[in-house]
Amino acid sequence: TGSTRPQRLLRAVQKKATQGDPQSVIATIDDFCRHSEWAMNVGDEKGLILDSIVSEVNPSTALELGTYCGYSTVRIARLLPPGGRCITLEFNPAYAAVARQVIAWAGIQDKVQLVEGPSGDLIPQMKELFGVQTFDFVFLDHWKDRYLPDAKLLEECGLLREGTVLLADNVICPGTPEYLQYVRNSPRYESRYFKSHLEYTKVEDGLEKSVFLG
Ligand SMILES: O=C(NCCCOCn1ccc2cnccc21)c1cc(-c2ccc(F)cc2)cc(O)c1O
Ligand SMILES: [Mg+2]
Repeated sequence: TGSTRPQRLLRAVQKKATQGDPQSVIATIDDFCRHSEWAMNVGDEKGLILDSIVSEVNPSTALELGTYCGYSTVRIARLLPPGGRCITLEFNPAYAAVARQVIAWAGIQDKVQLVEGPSGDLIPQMKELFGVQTFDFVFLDHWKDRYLPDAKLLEECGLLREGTVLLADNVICPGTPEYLQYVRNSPRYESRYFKSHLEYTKVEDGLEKSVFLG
């Protein structure tokens, strides 16, 4: 019964990162994934694009679909304005357990609500469970075939407002063709592609930023 990759990533954070310092947690994970074991964090290159868009939106309420080890949760939450919060959904309890400890090590747990379960069940409960009216920012980074149904579900549940920004990871690799086709052709979105690379590799990937027009 050895350790898992997320557990080894957490061990590296607790050994090398400064407690309460989100930037050192981010740097430690990037170093671990680049030099020890690849892992499916959004990474440093796409992370800078994520940072710039989160800073531009300056969200009071952010939603992340796909926590994994909490790397992008920390990137988002460290940039939130005072009183801002990030709700992050994770399907895999083992990933969620690691993410809670990574988020706590970074010292930004007060800005984050990590919820375990499938997005299809949890999104319709956002208003009643968390008192959410609408989201200012949504980061899609979960099952790639759930991006489109969940974007539509967010619309149907009235969780998007005029100007809400959806940012989708992995639109090239592994790829989300149906989602891309939808946001790029729907009159209800203004969409733009940010070319980059799959985390810690030279393989092409990118982020799609889509503004909901109401
Ligand atoms: O698969 C990926 N992410 C998703 C994880 C499961 O998410 C499941 N999940 C998380 C909340 C949640 C809520 N409801 C349902 C499912 C829900 C993912 C994969 C790769 C990748 C690229 C190339 C490869 F050769 C191998 C892997 C890269 C990425 O950046 C990714 O994000
Ligand atoms: Mg991803």
